[in-house]
Amino acid sequence: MPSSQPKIKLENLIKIYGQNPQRALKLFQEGGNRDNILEATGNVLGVANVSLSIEEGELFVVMGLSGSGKSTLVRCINRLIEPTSGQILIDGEDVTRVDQERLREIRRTKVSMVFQRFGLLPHKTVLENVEYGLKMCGLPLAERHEKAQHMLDVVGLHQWANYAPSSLSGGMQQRVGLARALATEAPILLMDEAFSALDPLIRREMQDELMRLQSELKRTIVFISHDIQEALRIGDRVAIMKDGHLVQVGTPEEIVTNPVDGYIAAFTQDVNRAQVLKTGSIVRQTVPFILGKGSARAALDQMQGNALTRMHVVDRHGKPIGILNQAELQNAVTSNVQDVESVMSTDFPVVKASTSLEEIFHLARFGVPMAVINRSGKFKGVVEQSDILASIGRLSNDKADVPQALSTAV
Ligand SMILES: Nc1ncnc2c1ncn2[C@@H]1O[C@H](COP(=O)(O)OP(=O)(O)OP(=O)(O)O)[C@@H](O)[C@H]1O
Repeated sequence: MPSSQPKIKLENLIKIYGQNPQRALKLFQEGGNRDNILEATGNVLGVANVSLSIEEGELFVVMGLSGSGKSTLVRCINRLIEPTSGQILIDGEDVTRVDQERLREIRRTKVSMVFQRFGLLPHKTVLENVEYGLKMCGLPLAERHEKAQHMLDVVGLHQWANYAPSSLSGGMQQRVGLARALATEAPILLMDEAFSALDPLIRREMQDELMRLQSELKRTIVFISHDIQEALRIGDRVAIMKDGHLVQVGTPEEIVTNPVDGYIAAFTQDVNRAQVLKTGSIVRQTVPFILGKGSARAALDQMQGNALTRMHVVDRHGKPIGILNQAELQNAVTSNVQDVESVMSTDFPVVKASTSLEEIFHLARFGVPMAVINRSGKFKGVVEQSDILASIGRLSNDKADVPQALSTAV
């Protein structure tokens, strides 16, 4: 049953490394930063008062440069690293307060960790490696076998089940590691730079694989990455860290279109906006004409009333089925045509709100407004070529970037 409480909630999480964390903590509470705390105490501020919530089923990416505190933050979730202060709630249970036995149980049944190289056991077969996590969970052999086989099927490696990991390429080994992680029932997966050792092509493949599996299996995944492109590509939401602090948390679109400061803006300036932005974010809401709710005259009145030159027509369920052109409609009405269906064209592109702008770009060449639909296929509004071009231009409020002669047109 879906619950309204977050799957993971961090409250005022602080981690200080070193001999005298309490003194360092006091300095931090008095306004100290990483540099002066290190200078005064020799302690390192790993995570600086981070609060955030991760929802069930989210693929949540923690992103930042080396040393920003990503690994520390994520390892605090299963207490591989003990936090200095703050709360960590998993399904509402504060894991900072549980005893060692309960902690082991949580690690076995709730939170599974995937490391960078996946750590396959070289003397076991591919199948045994995938089974390994299930053995740890105490599953009987036959069941383990079946689950592991299924996961190998899912990642397309079932024919390699009885080989040693060393007979597989690096990318295939990573897929085995992913299968092993996903085969366990653990509802939460912590993935630390899981794909960073891969070459770009395989890396992209693995990202796709992870997103595909996630949409099927609906785990809660916390994924560490130092690569902004990767973070924005795969994350439902992304948290960006700097010097132990959380600078911004948001959807990829929020981060790209609304960076909270210059640091985030600089981070995202080379990002391919067309890939990150979704059609739904630039849709222009317009009122469509509902077929059967009036004559061609009524359609023309609606169009003129809304100052539209084109208007989509939807069926009774709100599904777009046609598009009207004002000049043609005017001619039809003048010639006494009543039937809207005979005037509308059915030749127009339909795109989902969740599709990236990159994927709809080619449709702009038809020169007809695209009908944007929501998940249930209902008309949400329109997107035109000019909307796409305007939105993928660099974020810039600075008119100085624009040559003088063009500035009036911008
Ligand atoms: N065991 C430790 N003892 C002392 N300082 C540590 C320890 N582990 C991490 N740190 C420091 O804490 C800070 C955050 O480190 P952390 O490993 O969490 O960053 P990160 O963003 O994951 O970096 P990377 O991408 O390089 O793994 C760094 O300044 C690091 O030097």
